[in-house]
Amino acid sequence: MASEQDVRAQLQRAGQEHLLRFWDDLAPEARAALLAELASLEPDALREHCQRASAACALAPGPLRDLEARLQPLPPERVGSAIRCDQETRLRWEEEGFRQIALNKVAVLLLAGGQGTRLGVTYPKGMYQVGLPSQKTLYQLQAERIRRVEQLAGQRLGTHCTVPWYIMTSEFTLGPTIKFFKENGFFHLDPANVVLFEQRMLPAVTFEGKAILERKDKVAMAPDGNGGLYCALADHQILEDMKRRGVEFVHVYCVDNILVRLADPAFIGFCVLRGADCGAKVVEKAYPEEPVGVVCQVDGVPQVVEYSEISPETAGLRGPDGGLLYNTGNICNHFFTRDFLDVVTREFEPLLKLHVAVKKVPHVDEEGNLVKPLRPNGIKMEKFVFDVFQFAKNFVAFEVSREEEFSPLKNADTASKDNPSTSRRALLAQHYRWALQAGAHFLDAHGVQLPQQSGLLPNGDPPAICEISPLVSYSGEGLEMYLQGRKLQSPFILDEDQARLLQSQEC
Ligand SMILES: CC(=O)N[C@H]1[C@@H](OP(=O)(O)OP(=O)(O)OC[C@H]2O[C@@H](n3ccc(=O)[nH]c3=O)[C@H](O)[C@@H]2O)O[C@H](CO)[C@@H](O)[C@@H]1O
Repeated sequence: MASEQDVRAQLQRAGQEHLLRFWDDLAPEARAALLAELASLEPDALREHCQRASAACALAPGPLRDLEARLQPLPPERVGSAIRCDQETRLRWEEEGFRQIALNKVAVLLLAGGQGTRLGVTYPKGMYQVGLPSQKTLYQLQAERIRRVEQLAGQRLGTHCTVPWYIMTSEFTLGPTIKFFKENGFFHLDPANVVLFEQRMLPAVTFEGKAILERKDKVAMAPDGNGGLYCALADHQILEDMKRRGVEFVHVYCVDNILVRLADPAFIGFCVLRGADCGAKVVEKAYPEEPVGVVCQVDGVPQVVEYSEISPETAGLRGPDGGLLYNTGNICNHFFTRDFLDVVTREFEPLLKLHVAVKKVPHVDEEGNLVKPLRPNGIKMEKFVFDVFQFAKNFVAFEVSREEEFSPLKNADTASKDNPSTSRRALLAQHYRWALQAGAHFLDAHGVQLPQQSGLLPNGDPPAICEISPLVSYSGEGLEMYLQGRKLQSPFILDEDQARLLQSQEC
């Protein structure tokens, strides 16, 4: 292990000697831990990182300058739509997607290294449960959708297939995520097909370019953004693992969308049939300030302009039809070929932009007391997963229905939007719609049949509570055999046992 003298000399060169200022107060184990941490932060890289962070932060924050003149909506030929296409086209995409899944060529990759600060929980967001009747967590819903899509693909093509689940975690989320999966028996997935790996961390830096001490013996570190994916893929030989399994197409998605369709056959099929190397699912933006990135072109090249980097004026521009000009909202669901990921990790990763996030970073003061700042005091640098779109040879976007596919859990219930209640309602409203479409009727608490209408109550709740297990239906398919003509008492949970029971009963 490096000696204190060596590390001190290195830190001096990097202008970061203050990181050892509590050395004399530390016990031997704490000293060893700090030395190990500091030695892993190479001095030249640390100096460069700190200088880069404070320089980037000194530039005016917020909307990127000159952006408006360089921005254009995506050309229509790059966009497919699951909403505006005919039935035959949609079926063709789905068929192709199922075919690739059945051939074991599709994997899903979850970005789960974020800290969930806005939601206000100390554990990984995937472990959150939004209060569904079944009490399922986001991770469980996702695991069950994987099992169901494997089953559907297998049935169609008469194979037994696997959709491996890659999960990118960070120092904050790896331990609790593994523990949670083990405690839950990997939700009946084969653990060999669930691959967890860890993204890198970067030091948080003051506005003056000094790395921050979170404790006397620990540097404040933060995950390097969801674009840390590309380094992490290389660090852990994940693409080699995919190659061994024969995976060619990867659906990358973020953890917090309760409606996410893992390995969505329509999306996969659309991208594959278009010969795309890179794709993004989008929904129509709900309102100009909605915190979603905009998938568009900058200087003629496909990119996402993040909500924090677009001016309110540009976000509010209207097109000839009166709709938002930049209306293609990024829902952090991406398609990549393994070949594209391979080129990105080998060639383009170093070119990815570092974005500045100004945050409240807990730290120790000069006396060594812990301070929880009330105002932002530090800079975290992050890469964004979508910043590789510019390197794609054939980028496509795929528009889907917000109601069916997007309800993100970002905030605590104290916020009015994108919170646990809105997520729960979105899922229950969807399942209520599916049940009605399958021919079910709902009874109220007194056994009186509710009017046959799918409108939601003023608070956004569906008129009856119905939760359908992903193991029974992935996207609303196959429900008639259980629900056609049934009178169901709310609340109603259609899980595998209930499905078997209904199938064995006359209606
Ligand atoms: C950079 C990015 O993709 N932004 C998108 C993200 O914004 P948003 O700002 O909501 O992004 P989040 O911070 O929620 O991160 C998105 C995903 O990346 C993961 N994560 C984040 C940081 C990190 O270091 N490691 C990591 O794995 C999170 O766990 C999460 O699954 O979702 C929105 C839709 O909901 C999109 O409109 C935004 O364009």
